[in-house]
Amino acid sequence: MSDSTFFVDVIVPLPLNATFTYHYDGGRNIVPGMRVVVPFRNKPMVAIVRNIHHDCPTDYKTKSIYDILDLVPSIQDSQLNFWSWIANYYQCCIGEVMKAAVPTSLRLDGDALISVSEEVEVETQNEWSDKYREIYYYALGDKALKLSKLIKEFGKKNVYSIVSDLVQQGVFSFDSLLTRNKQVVKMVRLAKEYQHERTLEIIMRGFRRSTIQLDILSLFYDNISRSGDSSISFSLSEIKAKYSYSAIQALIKKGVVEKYDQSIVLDENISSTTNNLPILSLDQERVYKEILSSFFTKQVALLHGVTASGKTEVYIRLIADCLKQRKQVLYLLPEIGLTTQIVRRLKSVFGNKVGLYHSRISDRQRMELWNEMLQYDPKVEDGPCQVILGARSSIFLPFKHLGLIIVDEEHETSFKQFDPSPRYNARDAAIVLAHIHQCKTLLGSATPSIESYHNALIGKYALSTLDKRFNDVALPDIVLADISESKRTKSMQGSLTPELYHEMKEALSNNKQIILFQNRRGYGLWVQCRDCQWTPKCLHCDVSLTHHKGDNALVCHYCGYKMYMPKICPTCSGSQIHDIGFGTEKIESEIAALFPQTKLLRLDLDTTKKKLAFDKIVREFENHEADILIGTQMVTKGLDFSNVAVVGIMNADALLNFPDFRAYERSFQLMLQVSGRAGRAKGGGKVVVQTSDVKNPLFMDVIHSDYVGLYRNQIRDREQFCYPPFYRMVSLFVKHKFQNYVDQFADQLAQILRQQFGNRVLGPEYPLLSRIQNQYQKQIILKFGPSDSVSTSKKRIQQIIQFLNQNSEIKGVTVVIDVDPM
Ligand SMILES: Nc1ncnc2c1ncn2[C@@H]1O[C@H](COP(=O)(O)OP(=O)(O)OP(=O)(O)O)[C@@H](O)[C@H]1O
Ligand SMILES: [Zn+2]
Repeated sequence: MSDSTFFVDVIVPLPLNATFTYHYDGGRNIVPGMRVVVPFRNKPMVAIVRNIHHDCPTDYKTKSIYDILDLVPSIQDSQLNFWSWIANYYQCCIGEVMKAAVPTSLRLDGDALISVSEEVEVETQNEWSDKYREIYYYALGDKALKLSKLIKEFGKKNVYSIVSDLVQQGVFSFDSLLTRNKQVVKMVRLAKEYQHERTLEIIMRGFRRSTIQLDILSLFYDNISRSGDSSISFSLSEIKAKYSYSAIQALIKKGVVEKYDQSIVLDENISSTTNNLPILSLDQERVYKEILSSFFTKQVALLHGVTASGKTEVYIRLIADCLKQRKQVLYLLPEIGLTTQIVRRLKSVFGNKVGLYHSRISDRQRMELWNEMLQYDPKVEDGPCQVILGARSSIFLPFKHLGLIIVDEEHETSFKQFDPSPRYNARDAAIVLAHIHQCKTLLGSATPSIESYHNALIGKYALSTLDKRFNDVALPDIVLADISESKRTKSMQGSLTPELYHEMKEALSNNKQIILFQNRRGYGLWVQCRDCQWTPKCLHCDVSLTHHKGDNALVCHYCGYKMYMPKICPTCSGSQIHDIGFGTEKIESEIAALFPQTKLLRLDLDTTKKKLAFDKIVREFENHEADILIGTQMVTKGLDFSNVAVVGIMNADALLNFPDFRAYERSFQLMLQVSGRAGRAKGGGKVVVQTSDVKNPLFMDVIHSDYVGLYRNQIRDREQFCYPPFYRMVSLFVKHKFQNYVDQFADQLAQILRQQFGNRVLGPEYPLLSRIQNQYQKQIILKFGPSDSVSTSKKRIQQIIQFLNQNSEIKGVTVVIDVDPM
């Protein structure tokens, strides 16, 4: 090796707890954050440079880097530091963080499906080298192509840089056809100068012999004469399928027809920039000023504002301030669904300065935003990199001049990623990210998490409160309806108590809208044979299957296992298999029967599987195209409908009976959030909470919308029973497909942990679900108090797991670590 040899430590996107060292003497410039191709376990793969040095490893012989893909780093230093923090805090591998953080189009994942997303004109192809052309044509001919196959075919040397280049140009993409086609549709229309019957007639005469081309033109002609719309367009794929690709291609070449992209992403069609900042109410103005001045002394502020108090307007004001200083803002939301309405509100003020980032936009769009952010210089230009609105993964974007992070609905548990690793909480990680960028974090909620509120009360965070709705609109009137009593007096209408039924009738007669909340989707909760009580269960998980009547199927909500709804009971041959309990689907059919004149919409996982379905349902309900919206948790958060007068919580008991120390907190949050959808614009909202447990003290806090009351009760329990925020938790899941392996291993693990940590160790116990997807699992929980060093303890836990994995006679057991479990 010569003097010009460098050693390069890289991160590979695998669950491995180390960086790996390679050498390089190719003379090109390498800096941390660049993507390089390295041989790893005899396969080439894209890795990220972490470190460059001259220390030759002594214990093994390094291999050489194959290729460098970047001229400038794709990952910034600040991001690498952030990755390290996540890996360390959440006890995962930095490679897992890399995998979660970087879009596939940049990682060039060898196992991801790659496809040609844009056919390239011959002229452009002529400028390519032979290798480019070969790879391109190979990809055109293979519908299920993986990068790894291209490597086998073309050798590892150049493939990566060529594919990387083609991906950057948009020729190749890693999006499934499904997602891509849903984003933009290739359309064809007549070129401007031919958009006229007369002109078209003339040119059609010149087409006598090429009949297919003539057929296509006739299609336009007929449509124009029928509809009079000369700018009529058709989707390219439709034309290709009906006629021929070469014919339409020829017409495009002749300039008669033109091709264009039509975006069907609703968000992009939003008319942009009005630049009118909201005029804040006095209360909002006060809070805005409080927050600004608190940022002089505090890193984090919590805005506790009741539902419809106009927290969003306060955020908008703070965002505007940041933009004035040419700084970026990250606006985090717990769920993609919520971005629908917020993005419209943000775009109406900030126009195309707003960028969207979440798992439902295509990988290519993610890469494009990433690249744009890397090159972005906020000092000189405007662009979609200034306000990023996104779900939790947007904390991984390459921010350059971050000025503020807003975490809206900060109490939401969906900020926490559970599977796969990294099991991070985006709210908590955001605070660290802000620290790295030396900027501030604003948390907002109508029902803050106990942890955040506690931090505010002890002075760690600043606290600002909006205790009235905007415009002095009254908070909704929340009443309880006793299901047991109504059942006893036989006055239930299906699953509606007379109270709820009455309120609904009245609302409908006043032309108002209604939201019904049920926390389970599907038809019934499960089915049972009347004769022998047989209940079908999932083959792979320890749960009963849920009936989905629309599909005539029984479905496992944990692994997706599906079977037909049997007509006859397989154990006793009885024919009376019936539904127990009710899910959203059953409520929908009941309500349709009770209120036959009304139009219903259902919002749950089943109705929103398609990409834009959520937006569509929300829009339809906003436009009052339906009177009643029935849904799961999806209807509870953040949505802003002005005409909703009544909210019904179908069964509050199902929420309360959850065996978790956060059950009360969550039930309260959920009930108050869903209640908050009622009477937002004019007041007079009514919320009916149906329960069989009217005496439950939690309902007193709910009825009075008394967050502080709830907090006081909860914080006492938390302290007494050693839960967060006083204690920190680490949860371990021991998993294997044999139950006795899990039992034995978990016992051994708990025993060693107890030697080390004593009574901080709880369990092992079977969690609520003892088997998921053929894996049995047992849980061990560790609790660390104020005087414990959590970071050393976490390291110790890792060592113990490693030790046991190596020394136990039981092999093949997985132990999943979840830090700060939710
Ligand atoms: N200063 C203002 N000027 C005009 N309209 C406002 C103002 N403040 C709030 N509103 C309107 O009041 C409604 C409720 O505000 P917003 O959605 O921001 O409340 P929120 O506090 O975020 O509620 P939630 O916690 O329920 O999401 C919105 O339709 C918003 O446009
Ligand atoms: Zn299952």
